[in-house]
Amino acid sequence: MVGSQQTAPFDYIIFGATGDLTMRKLIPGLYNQLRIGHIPKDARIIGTARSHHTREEFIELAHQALDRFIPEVNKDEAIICEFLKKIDYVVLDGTKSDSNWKELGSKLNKAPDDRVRVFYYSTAPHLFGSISKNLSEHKLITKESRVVLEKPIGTDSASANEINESVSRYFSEHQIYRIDHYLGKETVQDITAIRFANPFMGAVWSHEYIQSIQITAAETVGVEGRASYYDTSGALRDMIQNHLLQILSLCAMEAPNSLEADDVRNAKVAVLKALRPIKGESIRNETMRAQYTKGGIGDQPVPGYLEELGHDSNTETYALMRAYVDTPRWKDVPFYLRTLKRSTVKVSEVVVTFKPSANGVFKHRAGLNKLVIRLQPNEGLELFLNAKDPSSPIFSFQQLPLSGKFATVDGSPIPDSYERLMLDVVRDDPTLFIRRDEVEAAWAWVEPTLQAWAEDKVPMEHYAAGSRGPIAAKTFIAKTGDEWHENMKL
Ligand SMILES: NC(=O)C1=CN([C@@H]2O[C@H](COP(=O)(O)OP(=O)(O)OC[C@H]3O[C@@H](n4cnc5c(N)ncnc54)[C@H](OP(=O)(O)O)[C@@H]3O)[C@@H](O)[C@H]2O)C=CC1
Ligand SMILES: O=C1O[C@H](COP(=O)(O)O)[C@@H](O)[C@H](O)[C@H]1O
Repeated sequence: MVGSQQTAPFDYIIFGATGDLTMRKLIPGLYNQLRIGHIPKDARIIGTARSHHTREEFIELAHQALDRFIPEVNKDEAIICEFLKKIDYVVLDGTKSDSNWKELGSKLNKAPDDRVRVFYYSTAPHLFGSISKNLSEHKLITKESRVVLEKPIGTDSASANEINESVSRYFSEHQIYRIDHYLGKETVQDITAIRFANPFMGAVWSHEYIQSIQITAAETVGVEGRASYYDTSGALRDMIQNHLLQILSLCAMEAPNSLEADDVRNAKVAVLKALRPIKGESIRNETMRAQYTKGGIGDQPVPGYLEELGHDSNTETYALMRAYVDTPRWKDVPFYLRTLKRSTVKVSEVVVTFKPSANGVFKHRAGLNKLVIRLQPNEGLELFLNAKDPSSPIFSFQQLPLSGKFATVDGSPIPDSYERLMLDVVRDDPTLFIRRDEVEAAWAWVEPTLQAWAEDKVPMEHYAAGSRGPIAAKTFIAKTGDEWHENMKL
């Protein structure tokens, strides 16, 4: 099948090709894009890492990754075979100038100069600068080259700036693609669709009608094999600084002039810059952090975070912030940003709670209207409206959910976020990637909280693995007149 959205021919060069992300997301993502006809026949994928593998051995690793990580329904032996033929491997230490760059160069230079080259840095961010320098010294960066930077872009403003500087010495900003895989989730883009393609939604999308917005990313998993990274990061850096602030930006941005990359990114960065600073004494009131203790998920007992780590730690696995966007549209509307590991259920969602009706017609109080945009899993939306309880002769109310699923028109599975983003890079479309000023604005906003937490100025709460988070979170949200959305089953 040749899809109408097939890209131009390209070479995808993955640094960190033997790593977890490449095997779980990048290789399966590229396979699926080939399967649906978006990848042209002569595209090539060149993996690089320090580990010694022959091309055949690396292809075998990629084959195993496909076996493990693509859904059965998407497996097609002929296409798998075609995909594996596109793969090559070069043993290379990206940080060493005298490593095997010549071999990489001779493979790349077999293609014409104007062929799209994507360098995907799926390695630790402190390597980004030296890999870029080596690519430049070995004259491998062409006009049609792009570079993809994996998260985390730094651990604070200073380190983010350092990473950005070290890459931008060799690539210009329009060639740099900073990944936030949440932006690649098809359902995250539904926030834009719901807001701007439905005039009635646009009409009520402001402080005049909206009481608050809850943005939650809850996971049942713990830190898995990534404890050494996670323990130096924590939930605020890992999820709020990037993914949840991006979602907030999409919920709060003014209508962009168009869906062109810079129009959308200008609108988002304006939100990040309008976030009311949380600093000084307000950090204790406006933020909460917690760690999970032992508990259970389903019928599985789960150890506490410290037991999993095997040592003491001051790292939060739960983070909650109350944010305000100081623009006329969002006057005093709280946005609750919440994320946790070892939750009772996995769910990412946006819950918009509307203000009560002010018309005074009914004696009985009606519930608050809510719009729930469920990003994952069970992707879809629910709108809770008040309706008359038919068993009662008077106007007493029940909440009626109107719901729909975000299903694909042809019934195929919703594509994984990485695969769409990987080909957006080839298409030279940075709309769903983060611009440097966005990264910097996001760090600037979270930094005082990070510092206060590091100095223990906010107490560490606790919650049992398999629960909804710390009990104190109920009081936290009640202070601004809200309660957690119950249907979330958190
Ligand atoms: N895994 C995940 O789910 C996610 C990962 N990320 C980010 O993606 C990046 C990669 O993560 P992940 O795959 O988990 O990490 P891994 O530790 O699993 O993989 C790291 C990769 O980098 C290679 N590598 C290390 N040093 C060098 C070097 N000097 N030159 C060339 N290659 C090198 C390693 O291979 P070798 O040792 O053979 O050189 C390996 O292939 C990180 O920035 C991470 O934060 C972001 C979100 C989720
Ligand atoms: O970036 C990250 O995201 C994942 C959660 O992603 P999701 O698509 O499964 O919601 C999180 O587990 C990880 O810690 C974090 O680094």
